[in-house]
Amino acid sequence: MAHGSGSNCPSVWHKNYPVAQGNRQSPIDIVPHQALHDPSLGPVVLNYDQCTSMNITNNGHSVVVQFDDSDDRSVIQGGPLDNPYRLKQFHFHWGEKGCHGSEHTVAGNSYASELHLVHWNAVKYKTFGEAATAPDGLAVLGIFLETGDDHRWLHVITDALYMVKFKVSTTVNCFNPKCLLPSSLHYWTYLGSLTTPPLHESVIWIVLREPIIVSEKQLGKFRMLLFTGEEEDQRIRMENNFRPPQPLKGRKVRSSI
Ligand SMILES: COc1ccc(C[C@H]2SC(=O)NC2=O)c(OC)c1
Ligand SMILES: [Zn+2]
Repeated sequence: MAHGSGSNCPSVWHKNYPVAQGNRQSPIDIVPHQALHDPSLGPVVLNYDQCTSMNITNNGHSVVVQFDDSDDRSVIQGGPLDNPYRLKQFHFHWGEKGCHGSEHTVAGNSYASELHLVHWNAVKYKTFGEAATAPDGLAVLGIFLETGDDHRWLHVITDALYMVKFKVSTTVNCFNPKCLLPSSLHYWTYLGSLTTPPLHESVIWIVLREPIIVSEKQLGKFRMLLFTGEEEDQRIRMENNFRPPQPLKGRKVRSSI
């Protein structure tokens, strides 16, 4: 859970963002046996072929890699989506040790971290900001990270983290997030929300069942990031930047499996 001072603690968000207690909040606990297998759900298709990554930023909540979303070069489509959604950014959530740190849980079990690839519906909406407030505006692909061997491509990100220890941004060369996908694209999908304020209920969630494996050493590099800026005298390590599971409120989770 995002601990720490005042506003970045999930349990008080509802005071400024009443939607925090809404009917389609994220994350949730995914219970595989209660998920509805829906044969009409086709495969998720990721066309990340063009490399359009621009910068990596410590935004004080997470570390975010942002993409040029001025055209449909990098899109996700298929699965529960009615049209292609444009890749805007990806970021991570993690804990302070062991296997806590993911936002979604599976049958009550959490993973060490969770990667979110954020896409927006540029067919129906003119801007990301507009899409972020629409019920079908965003599609976030969630990928669990489990500790084990080194992930050979995650190095490109973790080796750059020292440059964004404080709340700063730096450019990255072409980084194609396709290399962060597990071998199986089997997924669960449900209607949910942003997991940090403003918590808009605008996300079609697609959570992959298979985690990717990263080393403890690579994860440790996320934990040396700071929530605070260089000018601040307090140095607060960036960890536990995850929201706990929220009530399902009658929603159905469908599975492609
Ligand atoms: C339009 O305002 C926002 C605010 C927050 C986030 C980040 C949230 S949403 C998610 O999946 N994980 C997170 O930490 C955002 O993401 C695109 C967009
Ligand atoms: Zn996220």
